[in-house]
Amino acid sequence: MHHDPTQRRSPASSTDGPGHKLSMFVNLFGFRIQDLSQNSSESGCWSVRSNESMESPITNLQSAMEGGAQAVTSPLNEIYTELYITEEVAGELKEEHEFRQIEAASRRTDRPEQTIRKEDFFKETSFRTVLTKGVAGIGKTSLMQKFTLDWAEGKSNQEIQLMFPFTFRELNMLQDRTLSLVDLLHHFFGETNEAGISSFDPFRVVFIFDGLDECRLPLDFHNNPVLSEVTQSSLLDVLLTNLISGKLLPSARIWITSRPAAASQVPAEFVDMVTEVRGFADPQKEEYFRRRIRDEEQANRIVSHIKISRSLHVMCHIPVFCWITATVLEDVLRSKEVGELPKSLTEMYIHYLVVQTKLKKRKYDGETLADPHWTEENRQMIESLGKLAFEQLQKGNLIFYESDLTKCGINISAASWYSGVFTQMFKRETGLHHDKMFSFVHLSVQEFLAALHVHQTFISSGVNRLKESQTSFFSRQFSKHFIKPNLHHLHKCAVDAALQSPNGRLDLFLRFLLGLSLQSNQKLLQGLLTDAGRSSHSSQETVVHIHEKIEDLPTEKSINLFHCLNELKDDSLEKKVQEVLASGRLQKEKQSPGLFQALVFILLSSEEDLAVFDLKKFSTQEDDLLRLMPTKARSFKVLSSVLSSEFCSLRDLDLSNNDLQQSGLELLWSGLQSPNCVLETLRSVLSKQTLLSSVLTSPSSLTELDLSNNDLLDSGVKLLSAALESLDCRLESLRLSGCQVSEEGCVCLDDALSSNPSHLKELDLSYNHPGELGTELLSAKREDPNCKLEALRLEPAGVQFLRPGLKKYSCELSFNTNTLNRNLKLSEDQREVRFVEEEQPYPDHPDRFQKSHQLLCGNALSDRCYWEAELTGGVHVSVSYRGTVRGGDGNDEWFGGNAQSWSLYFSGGSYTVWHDKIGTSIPSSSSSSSGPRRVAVYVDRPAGTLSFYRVSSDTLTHIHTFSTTFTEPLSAGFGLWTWSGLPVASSVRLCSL
Ligand SMILES: Nc1ncnc2c1ncn2[C@@H]1O[C@H](COP(=O)(O)OP(=O)(O)OP(=O)(O)O)[C@@H](O)[C@H]1O
Repeated sequence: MHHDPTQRRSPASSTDGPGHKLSMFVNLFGFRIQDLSQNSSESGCWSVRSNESMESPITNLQSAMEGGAQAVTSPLNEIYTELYITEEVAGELKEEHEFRQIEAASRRTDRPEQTIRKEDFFKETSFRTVLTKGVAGIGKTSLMQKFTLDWAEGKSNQEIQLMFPFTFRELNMLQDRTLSLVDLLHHFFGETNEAGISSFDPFRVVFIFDGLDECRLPLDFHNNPVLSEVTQSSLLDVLLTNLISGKLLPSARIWITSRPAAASQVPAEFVDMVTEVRGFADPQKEEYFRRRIRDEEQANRIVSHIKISRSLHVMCHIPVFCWITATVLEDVLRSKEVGELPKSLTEMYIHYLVVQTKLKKRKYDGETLADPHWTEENRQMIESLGKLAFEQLQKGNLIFYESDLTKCGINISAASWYSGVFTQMFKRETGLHHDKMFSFVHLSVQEFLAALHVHQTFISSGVNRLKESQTSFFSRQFSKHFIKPNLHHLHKCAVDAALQSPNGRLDLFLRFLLGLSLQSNQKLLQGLLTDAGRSSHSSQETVVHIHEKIEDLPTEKSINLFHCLNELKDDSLEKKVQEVLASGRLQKEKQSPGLFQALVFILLSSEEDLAVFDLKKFSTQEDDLLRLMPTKARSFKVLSSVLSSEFCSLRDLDLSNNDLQQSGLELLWSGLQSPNCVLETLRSVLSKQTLLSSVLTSPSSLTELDLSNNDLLDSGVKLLSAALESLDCRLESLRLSGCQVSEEGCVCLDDALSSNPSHLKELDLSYNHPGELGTELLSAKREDPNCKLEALRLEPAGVQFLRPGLKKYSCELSFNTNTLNRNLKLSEDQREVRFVEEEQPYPDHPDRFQKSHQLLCGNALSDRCYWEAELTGGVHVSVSYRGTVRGGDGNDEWFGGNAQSWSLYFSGGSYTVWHDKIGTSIPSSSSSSSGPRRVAVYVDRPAGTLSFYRVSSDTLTHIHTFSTTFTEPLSAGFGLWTWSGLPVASSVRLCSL
């Protein structure tokens, strides 16, 4: 937002705190100018413009025009909230829509993101030109002002001696003028003239050019003639291109700000550093509201409201949107009958419009708040502004000059009047030559009014402004008089147009347009939106159209459609995702890309619903994850983006059954290292500990790490211990259960705890072999009052746990002959059981399975148990409570057919998992064959997991994991089936490990 240099401060701000600061400024200013006139290059000094018609911009700097509106000013130092700024490699300037960029930016994580403080923009002395990009209203101008103010107040960058802030908006006015750099500076910064400065080389100078997107000069870097003398006159365009490219005054530093789409106007070769203002991160959003809203109770209410409303929370990255939200919510909370607070974007903007109209009535019409807001005059004003907004939006114009307005049928005096009364929506500014420039206070306000115009035109006349050229006069008249226009046609057309727009220019417009069709929203605009009854509309058709579109789109593009569904208050897709997440049966839904899009969206924007994402439940390997993410990006890239997204509040991630490959790990770690990552707990399988130790020693939010069942060995523990020693490591809980740690590893951990005793509270080393020394050392640490360690698990322990993989949990199973069904027969060595047609003469026993061809194993399973078996034919491999259902008609007795058992059924190469009569088939990548198949079972009773694997040449391929709570002792069991189609008799052989 670029401010009017002629703006006068409001009386309030010159009498209170800021007024005092002003006089300090003037004194300081006088003193420094004196220094400057003595040509002391030693002293810090600045130059500011003192054109007669203008107040010192430093004065302006002290008061921030909130929302870019002239009527509302606040002391900049009080209101300014730190912005999140990133630094990127120069040359990465892209053309993309602004709002889409802010969302996409948060998902860009190929390399760790570098943040930069505003104070450090000019620290790197070899960088001459810095380009700062950022979407509309993200805070570029505020940043530039705060930077200048901090410098002027002596707080930072004191090595800079002269700072010349310009806006392209005002430079536009001089585009036909021929002048030298000295003329330009004397013109804008009269003090330099008074001080007689006509050479700038001796000084450390920074030129700031704010708002490149508003530049109407051609900036023809490649064809403009070379200009190297500061006193040489030329057209302003030539002067600027030479100054920026370093041919003129090469010693000067240049800072340019721009919206992203316009940033490429400066060729990459002339830019040394690109920074991007990304707006407020989550803590700053809250800070902003607390700074702005003094009443603590009101601030609390607003902050918690924002946190639970997804769209609002996401949009509050943009400071100007925070300002709109604060304005609206303060007003709503102030009114006597506080109903529901606005939750969607459309609701917020409707309220904003209403607040502004009420303000106008109070100020100009002297009417009370209880009066109806929509007089004929107001209606007409909004109508003309809407028309202007839409027509200029179509052309991509955000700033309008007199001629632009005339073309849209608004005469200049009306426009000036509008900007005078709707001061916080429509702005008029005067350049040096008294040329008038207009803009909406924010692009989103323009988009909202444009949507209002398109909606209203369609309702009242049946004209679809998005398709105007195709609508004949006859059909217009016809629809006007005879047909009730169906809003769905307009919406369909808008959805398609928004999707076709290459830079997402119509994204927000579409959100507003759809939102305006809701009855509840129209009610808020009663009196402005006339004749709503003429439309026939059910948003259902639009919802269906959007669902269809989501199915075919990449994530980037579908995100806006999810926001649209939010505006339409349709949560069907989201509910479905939540259901699937709750059931843990994502596999079944593999066919619908839309569902996965929704999942990604929810991950990205979830505030409360999804603090724990148990990926373990859903997928087995990277391949499955790839299917999960329809963007074709590698799945962990997406996961990494999710973790580093400012929108993601994921705190607990369980990847323990995912076979992370090296690349997946690297991406995941880069996500973990992002400053946005709030992940606290990670359970993971990993093979590359070095990466992990770098995560632990760099500041990250991780406080709990569960690496259980990784073959870390003592060497891995050594690396981890080195990381733990670092005081930057804030880990409180470390689980290394079953990691093949022996005495040596324990000694390293003991050393780490001696160096950094104040963080780790919980250490789980069960299922390892600490030996006597390890046990002694670590137990002593728990007793040590200087060490924070409270919980230490060393049991079970033993040398058998040093076996690699899950085999360390091997248990020797034996068949329980009392349970053996009479159609089953054991081999002589009692290690194999097979189905036989002929009933065997086993004695009666209450534990014997009568109907089902099943048997249980004798021993109760210990807490962690692993076994392997070779299966032939059709076999259920099961884990069940020992008192599992027996007898009856046999319908519930089979393993997986009741709530007390869980099983994997294998037959001819395919698998189905069963529990309580619900079966889920698991596609198998290997070809079907009638030969024996070796499977492994691992059960962790306390953790409530039961996993099945396929074993081939000693490698395990995960098939499925049940996650549940086991409440009783467990037994292994097998069920052997037979039917005519089965080529071989079913059998099971217990494997020795
Ligand atoms: N750091 C900040 N702290 C507090 N408020 C801010 C901050 N940055 C921006 N704002 C608010 O947002 C409004 C818009 O910000 P600003 O004018 O700096 O954005 P901009 O990026 O220059 O936008 P544009 O590209 O539209 O010119 C400000 O008027 C102010 O109300």
